[in-house]
Amino acid sequence: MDNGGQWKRGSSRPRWLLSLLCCCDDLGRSRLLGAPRCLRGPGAGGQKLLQKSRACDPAGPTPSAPAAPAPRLASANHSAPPKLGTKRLPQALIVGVKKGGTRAVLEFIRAHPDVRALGTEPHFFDRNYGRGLDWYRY
Ligand SMILES: Nc1ncnc2c1ncn2[C@@H]1O[C@H](COP(=O)(O)OS(=O)(=O)O)[C@@H](OP(=O)(O)O)[C@H]1O
Repeated sequence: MDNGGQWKRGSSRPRWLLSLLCCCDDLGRSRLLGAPRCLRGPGAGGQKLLQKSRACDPAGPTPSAPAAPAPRLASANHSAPPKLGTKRLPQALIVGVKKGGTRAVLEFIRAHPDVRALGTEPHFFDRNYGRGLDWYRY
């Protein structure tokens, strides 16, 4: 199931990209883009894309003065963080045309610690709808 925090279902390259992620606050809007910050990190996915992002603060956080933790995002239908192993439907979708840059959007948002996202598009609505919502939950 888990591959460094990414879920993979199949390996085919889709014509339409549909990626899933959790990123909404109580108002149904993302707070991920509010405060600019350096997105580079050793474990971050989309390293190539992130390298094109804005330059990091050269000084950066020091071990004696760690950066403030990212704000916890409260979800609209859950008052507490999900238990490990809990499967639920996605709270947000990224929909876009092929070569529209949706992968870049996903990789930037995925860098947030409160976001859990699929590694590949599940194609639920166009190919796997018949599998039902239990299959769609992740
Ligand atoms: N910000 C920005 N500006 C310009 N171009 C950008 C940007 N972000 C992504 N890209 C380019 O978009 C291409 C990937 O788009 P997708 O993620 O939709 O690709 S895919 O359809 O899922 O394969 C891919 O282009 P190619 O390298 O030509 O494939 C990316 O380089």
